[in-house]
Amino acid sequence: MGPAGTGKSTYCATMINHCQNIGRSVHLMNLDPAAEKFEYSPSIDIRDLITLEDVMEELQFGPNGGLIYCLEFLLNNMDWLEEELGEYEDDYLIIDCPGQIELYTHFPIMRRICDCLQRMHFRICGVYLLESQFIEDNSKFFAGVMSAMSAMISLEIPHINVLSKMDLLGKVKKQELERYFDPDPLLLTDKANASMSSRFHDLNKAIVQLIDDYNMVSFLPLNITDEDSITTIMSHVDNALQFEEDQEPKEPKDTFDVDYDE
Ligand SMILES: Nc1nc2c(ncn2[C@@H]2O[C@H](COP(=O)(O)OP(=O)(O)OP(=O)(O)O)[C@@H](O)[C@H]2O)c(=O)[nH]1
Ligand SMILES: [Mg+2]
Repeated sequence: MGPAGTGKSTYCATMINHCQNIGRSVHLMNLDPAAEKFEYSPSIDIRDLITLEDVMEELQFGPNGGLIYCLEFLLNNMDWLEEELGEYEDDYLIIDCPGQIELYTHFPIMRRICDCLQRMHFRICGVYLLESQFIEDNSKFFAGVMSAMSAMISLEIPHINVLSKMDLLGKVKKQELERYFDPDPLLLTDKANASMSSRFHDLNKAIVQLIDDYNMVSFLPLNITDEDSITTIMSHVDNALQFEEDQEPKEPKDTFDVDYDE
């Protein structure tokens, strides 16, 4: 999850590529009816049910209303999703979601999809991406964290925040950003207060307190060109899903059949 253009589809492709390199079976599920192309083709794809292009053309919706229409259409046809998911009930799925915050806060769309997955006994971990470049500015950081928090609260699933596009930052910026990985709430309040009128100081303090109470201040950096960064994020997700614990020990495969009658 995450705002438009934040790198959600790139995250999915990066993780799938990583899984393929380490021999883990993985499938992509696409929930974005406006998606145009994918590096890996999705095993489950909302566009097989409905596409934004058709809705805009046939019902004269704009792009945002059209997206909501598509996802409401999915909600009214959840048996389609359940049937598609049935084939993958023991698998690791990476779900590419649309970015519009309305889908998490104003309408219970993503919540209902999570409920459906949980009913089918899938374990879910939310991964929320924020672009590292936008976090130079404290007010953008607050806005980003608040949107991540509203997604977390509305979905009620284990949640991880990721700072995307770390490869685009220079060395100095990277060091500067490090303090955002696990920042001191007091420092954040002071920084925000320094750049805003005193009218907002109490509000800044309350927001930082709220963010801190929900344990939302920590971020994992994602540099898609750095294998260690990818592995770290994957192991946090595995931990949230208790993935390793759930793996059945694998039987060694027989290399030939023995015919006992002979
Ligand atoms: N250098 C670099 N570019 C990235 C990274 N992640 C995404 N991009 C670029 O940013 C643009 C948007 O990336 P997407 O992965 O399509 O973002 P998205 O969140 O799926 O976008 P929407 O589905 O449109 O909301 C593309 O041009 C990507 O190539 C990254 O980690 N590093
Ligand atoms: Mg995308």
